[in-house]
Amino acid sequence: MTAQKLDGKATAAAIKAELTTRVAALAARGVVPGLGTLLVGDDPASHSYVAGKHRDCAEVGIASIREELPADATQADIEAAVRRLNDDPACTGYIVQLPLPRGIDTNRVLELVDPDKDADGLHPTNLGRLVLRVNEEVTSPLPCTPAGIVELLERHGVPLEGADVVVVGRGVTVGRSIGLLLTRRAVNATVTLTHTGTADLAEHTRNADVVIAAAGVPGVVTADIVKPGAVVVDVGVSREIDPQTGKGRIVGDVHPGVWEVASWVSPNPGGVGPMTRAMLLANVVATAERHAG
Ligand SMILES: Nc1nc(=O)c2c([nH]1)NC[C@@H]1CN(c3ccc(C(=O)N[C@@H](CCC(=O)O)C(=O)O)cc3)C=[N+]21
Repeated sequence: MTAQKLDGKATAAAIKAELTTRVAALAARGVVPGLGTLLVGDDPASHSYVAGKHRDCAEVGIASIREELPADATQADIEAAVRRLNDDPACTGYIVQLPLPRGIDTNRVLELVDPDKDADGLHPTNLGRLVLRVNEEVTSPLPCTPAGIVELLERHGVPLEGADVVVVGRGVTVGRSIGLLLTRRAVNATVTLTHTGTADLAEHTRNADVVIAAAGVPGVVTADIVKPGAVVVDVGVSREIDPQTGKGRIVGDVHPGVWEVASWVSPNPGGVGPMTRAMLLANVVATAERHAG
């Protein structure tokens, strides 16, 4: 038995098609959503992610606004760029591409972002809104990767009501925030957050209906620690050189052997990554719709 694929690429394409319709409806009312990106330095991976985001925007009819700063930009330079994006009426939502160069106070930069333009859903105000809205619909921007994971599971019919979900990894962008989405009354999953201080990881994962692997440790989730028939989501993005081809490749947190045990697995690439990008667009469109009234 081989697991079925949680197809992030196809699901993201479907979401983008839906967003294209919503963007066209906004355009008919004279509203054009604009996504801004602030990119500092010359990390090739960051450049490639940002380029992907602008390609996505072009696809659905969202305008692009780019701010680029050199690797030696100061805290003040970066904060000035954030203020420009806050003040630019053409920019309805934007992201500060992470990581910022060493020596920059990232939290200070992120707190300067206008919460109503926070396309990443990572501003403390929006994370706080998510904490506070247990029972009602969340109308503020959601963190993109967690929102993308929930959307990926729901669109494949994975039952979450009453499910035992184990999250591996306590990073801010995924591990620490995804439980806030999964434990809302509308979803009703039970969530365990594991991390490097967890005494016995396998004891938790072996009982899980859903494992979300977001540790950034290649292959940490192996077949022997997954319950037969469980659903496994691979969030980790590590890069290594393929010894066969000598080229770089992405390695996830899920060991390939898991496909023989699980019922559903998200491939990596082609799983969570494209969903993250789709949810970024969804945040920008939803914000523009709210502003349009
Ligand atoms: N402010 C901020 N917001 C982010 O959302 C953010 C960030 N900073 N910094 C870096 C991480 C990483 N991230 C990814 C997005 C898409 C793919 C993606 O689409 N990946 C493709 C493969 C792309 C490739 O081959 O390189 C896939 O999984 O199929 C991956 C990773 C967003 N991040």
